[in-house]
Amino acid sequence: MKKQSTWDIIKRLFVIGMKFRSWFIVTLIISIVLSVISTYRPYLTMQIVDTDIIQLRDKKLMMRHIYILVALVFGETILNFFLVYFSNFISQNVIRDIRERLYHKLIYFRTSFFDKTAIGQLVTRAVGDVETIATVYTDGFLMVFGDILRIVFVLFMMFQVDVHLSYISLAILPLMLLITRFFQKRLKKAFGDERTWTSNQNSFVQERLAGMSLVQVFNRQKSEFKKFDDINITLKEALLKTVFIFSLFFPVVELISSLFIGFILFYGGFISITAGAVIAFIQFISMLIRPLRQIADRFNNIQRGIVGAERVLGVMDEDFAMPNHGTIAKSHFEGKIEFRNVHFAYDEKQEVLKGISFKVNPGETVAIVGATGAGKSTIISLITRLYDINSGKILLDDVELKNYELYNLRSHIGVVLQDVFLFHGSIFENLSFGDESVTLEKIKSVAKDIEVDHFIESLPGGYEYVVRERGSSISLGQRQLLSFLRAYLSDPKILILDEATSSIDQESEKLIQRATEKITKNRTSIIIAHRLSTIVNADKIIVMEHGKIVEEGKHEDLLEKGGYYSTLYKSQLKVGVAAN
Ligand SMILES: Nc1ncnc2c1ncn2[C@@H]1O[C@H](COP(=O)(O)OP(=O)(O)OP(=O)(O)O)[C@@H](O)[C@H]1O
Repeated sequence: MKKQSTWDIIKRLFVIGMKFRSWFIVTLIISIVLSVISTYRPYLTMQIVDTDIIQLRDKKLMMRHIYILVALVFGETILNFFLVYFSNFISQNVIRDIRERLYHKLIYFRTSFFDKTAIGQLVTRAVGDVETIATVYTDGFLMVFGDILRIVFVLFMMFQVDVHLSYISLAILPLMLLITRFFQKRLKKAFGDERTWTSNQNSFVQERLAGMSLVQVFNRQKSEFKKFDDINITLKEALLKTVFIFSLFFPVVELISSLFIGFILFYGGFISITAGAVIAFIQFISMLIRPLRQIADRFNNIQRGIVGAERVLGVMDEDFAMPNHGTIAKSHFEGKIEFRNVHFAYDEKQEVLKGISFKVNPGETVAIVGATGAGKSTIISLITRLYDINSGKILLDDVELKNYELYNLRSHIGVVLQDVFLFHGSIFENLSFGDESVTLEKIKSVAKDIEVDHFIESLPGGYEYVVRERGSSISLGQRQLLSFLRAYLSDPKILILDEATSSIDQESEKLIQRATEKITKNRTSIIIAHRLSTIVNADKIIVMEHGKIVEEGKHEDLLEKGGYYSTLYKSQLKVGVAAN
């Protein structure tokens, strides 16, 4: 991630905020009017005391001025409401915009990014960090501008009242700036640590909650709790560090302001000024100190927002999207697939596919078998271009994959992944998966086609049955059947089935087998098979070992050959017989 300076981040946030410039201008005008009103008030008070009461003893004039004063106070209250509301309105709109951009960016990131990044960390970025950016707008630009404006106006009015005292008051400005700067630097680091550990904790909790059954079955509650507690303690320490700096900052500022007011009053006593001027000056001093302290306080909040923004903008700056330079977009594919000496590695350390070559003719069903970790699922990820190959060629209808427009290419490929993922939502929502052209009627008829209608209708609510997160409320076999249906619905020209490794009950197994036969008909199909019984009829079987193809042929031929496949088949047969 490229390091950005605080100033760069502020500039970028300002540019993003400019999308709502008309609201900015309205809020700015309110802020200016407020500054004028609030600084005029002490001046008017001085006039009431010195002129109306002491000098002229004019009650009528005094009452008129008091009415104006009351009107000003009410006006200030109303304007303050709008100032806070509008600046929050802007900030909420801006962060909605940032959230949208971030999520949009993320959903186009390539799979390898998610391999390397902890999901909890991304959740912290997308939710927590974005939230803190809001403070840059609520406490930020407009408020700081308002505060500065108020300081300028207060100083101006002070000089109208008493030049001597005004000069003395000026000394508070550099002092406050120095203190703010001192704390600001320390706070930036503390906020950074705080966010890092929050994100670590989110990742940890997210992962453990997802894998809770594993933790419980292995009785690892104690050790997992210990790990959690370690992170928790570090997070607490990071948080306390920020609290410490804050707790020190406020009393120091308070102390300086009180000493200053005391000094100003003491000094004021030695030079002759009117009673009204003293009253006005006391108000001016607190009016000067409040925005100064608020600026310091706001800077702290802005600092937090900037740390959040640095992380969010960092992710947004990454260009992790899969390159999509292909221009060929087809409405129909023949479905011929060819791998030519394909080499691929997820990372530099280990080559997973070591020169794979094979062909699948249109309409054929090809099965890939082999030991676990041989590289079978990787082949699927390459056909769907979740990853790009290191060398060699993958051709679809004799054209290299990368020459096709990526999303057009994927729209012709249906995939049933090994680890079936269902989202929290109804069965209907999971099956249509955002495709508005998929109606309930269509789903029902397709489900009937591959004989999964009975199982869905037997669920409480049928197609409206709500699947819990990750599909945990329905069985593995049922999840696979739904996944079959999901792939079949899009009527893809190429179908890829990655069989789940875990065994399922015989009833589901039969259903899956029948469904497989139906959905592979008339389309190019690649089946990554773990149960060899499902692929005896395949047009071709590719046998893989350690990232290489070691055998290739029909079931009978491979059995006759008596090589790796026949050993694998016979051993599975034995297990099957034993199980029965
Ligand atoms: N996202 C990934 N990042 C890094 N390495 C990976 C990733 N996915 C798989 N691998 C590695 O690549 C190799 C091949 O994995 P692959 O999933 O293709 O095997 P497989 O033959 O499908 O295995 P199985 O039958 O268990 O599903 C394995 O060594 C695995 O550890």
